Amino acid sequence: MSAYKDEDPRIHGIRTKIRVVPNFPQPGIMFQDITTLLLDPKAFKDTIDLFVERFKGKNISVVAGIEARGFIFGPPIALAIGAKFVPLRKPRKLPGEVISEKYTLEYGSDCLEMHVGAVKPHERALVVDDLIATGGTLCAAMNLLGSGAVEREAIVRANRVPLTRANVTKTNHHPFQPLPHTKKERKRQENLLKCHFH
Ligand SMILES: O=P(O)(O)OC[C@H]1O[C@H](OP(=O)(O)OP(=O)(O)O)[C@H](O)[C@@H]1O
Ligand SMILES: Nc1ncnc2[nH]cnc12
Repeated sequence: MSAYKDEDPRIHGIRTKIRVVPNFPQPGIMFQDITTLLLDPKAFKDTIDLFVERFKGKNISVVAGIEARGFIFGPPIALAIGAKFVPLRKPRKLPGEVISEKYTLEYGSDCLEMHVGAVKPHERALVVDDLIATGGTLCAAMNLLGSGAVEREAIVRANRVPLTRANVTKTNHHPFQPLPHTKKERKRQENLLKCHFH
């Protein structure tokens, strides 16, 4: 049963397939494991379909996937909305000229890189990853796309970590469109965005 009466029924199915592993990879972390979602073809397809329905026809020409789990959800969304796929990779994986962005994580720090020229000025990009925890990775992705002088468009999320004022603030003036969403969550998010942007 869906927790919200206005919620798309597919969202409940998706939620139940994400395994939560307490204290992994270290004490205090509630790890949201999407590998269990991938084992269920219907839930996996529903996840992709929800994102495609939301972003198709929105003039998005780039889907940027964040390594590693954005590489699972990003390509099927890109193909379905008719956009190119641009991998945002961990350091020293891309062979061409790159731009880099360092960031901090819930556990540790890391860096993302993108090939110079993969995204052209004025393209609209959708950033895809499996979840937002602190928002640090998303922020780095937005900065990479921004430094390529593209419009910053959106983020999707496929987990149940709540959107908090802290991670909205951390994403610093970037429009923020997570999924799954309900009317209640959308309202809360709009209010957070109003607080932050106006
Ligand atoms: O909001 P944040 O605090 O930045 O955390 C979210 C990021 O953390 C996870 O990736 P991780 O860095 O663990 O890499 P992996 O996908 O390669 O395991 C997740 O897939 C997001 O990319
Ligand atoms: N709580 C979490 N679950 C899964 N991956 C993560 N990456 C950072 N925080 C995470």
